[in-house]
Amino acid sequence: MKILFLGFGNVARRLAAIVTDEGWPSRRGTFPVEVVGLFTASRGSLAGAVDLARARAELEATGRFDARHPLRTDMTPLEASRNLDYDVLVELSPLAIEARGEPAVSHIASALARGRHVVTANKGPVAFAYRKLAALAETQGVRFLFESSVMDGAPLFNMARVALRGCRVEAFAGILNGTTNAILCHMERGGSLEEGIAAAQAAGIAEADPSHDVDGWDGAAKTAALANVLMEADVTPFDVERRGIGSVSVGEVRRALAAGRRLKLVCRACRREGAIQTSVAVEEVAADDPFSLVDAYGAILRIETDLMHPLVLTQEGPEVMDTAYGVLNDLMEIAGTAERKGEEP
Ligand SMILES: NC(=O)C1=CN([C@@H]2O[C@H](COP(=O)(O)OP(=O)(O)OC[C@H]3O[C@@H](n4cnc5c(N)ncnc54)[C@H](OP(=O)(O)O)[C@@H]3O)[C@@H](O)[C@H]2O)C=CC1
Ligand SMILES: N[C@@H](CC=O)C(=O)O
Repeated sequence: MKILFLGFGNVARRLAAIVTDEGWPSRRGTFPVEVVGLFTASRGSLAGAVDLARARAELEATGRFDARHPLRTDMTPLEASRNLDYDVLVELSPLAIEARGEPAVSHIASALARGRHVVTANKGPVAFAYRKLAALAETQGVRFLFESSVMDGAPLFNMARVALRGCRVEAFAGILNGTTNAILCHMERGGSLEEGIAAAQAAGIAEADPSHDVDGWDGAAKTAALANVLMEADVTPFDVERRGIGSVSVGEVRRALAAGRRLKLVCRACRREGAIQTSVAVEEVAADDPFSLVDAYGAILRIETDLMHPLVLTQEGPEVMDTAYGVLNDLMEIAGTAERKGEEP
């Protein structure tokens, strides 16, 4: 499988660590990986037959690709998506709110328009342009997969696609932003918002711009992405009613805790009178509510459908590895589909 990476940060480098590990070829469902390009915004980019393990080591050691690296290129990511020879675009650039998911949306669209598969963990394109990108993928007969964009690789979209066929999702509620959940837990212990942000940055979980976590934009993007994919909505993060945790004080968090309750940032969507209403807001959760058990970077999603009783998917303490695995699972899905059709990926 020839892969073009757009973005080589926390998630991409963890994925690189998995597929270059000596145990990789013996794992079930594996496939040979060839990397034809690695693009970053400010640390240099490579095009050609990239040695993934060496590229990762170089970036981790020096923070950039050496200007004399033989594969260094001045090509832009858009030019790469249009011109390089690859099977799958792995798009792992940061969430862009003000730019409405761009430039990732254009990079993905250009790959799909060329008949190339796309895998992303970036929720921006799903939140801002799901209908357009899914339609393009369908027309071109390729896959647009994004399992890691919500709940860090937990099999959420896979579950909905495979195991909820024919059900209509009527509503969902979830704790979907790990950074704010960990910050609220830290504040329960008397810590500050700033310390919580620093810890999430050190763990590689915070967004490149952590105000996107704190102000609820990441939650709004995940809410829009889920509503678009699971409920056939056509909303963007700007349509989601949103209140982040920026104005929540340690006193408020601790008062709730003393009363046996916890403050949580909850993402919601529901069908009401033909429309889909979406919100992200801080809620007080009772001690016997499963949402109250979600600690640190954990997540939970409760889905209501018309044919099944509510389902609850929980995830304990995901790390960047979980997100990298979700991307890998999408790649395996593409490799498996190609194998079943007797084609190269
Ligand atoms: N980290 C996590 O736990 C999770 C992350 N995600 C999502 O996955 C994506 C990647 O996350 P993560 O790896 O942590 O992010 P990082 O911020 O660590 O890395 C982002 C990478 O994208 C590069 N980049 C920025 N702009 C562009 C561009 N226009 N074209 C090509 N590359 C670009 C950056 O380059 P440079 O370093 O030069 O700026 C960097 O290499 C994000 O969308 C995030 O929301 C989803 C679930 C969990
Ligand atoms: N910043 C996000 C990372 C995953 O999407 C979070 O904190 O959940």
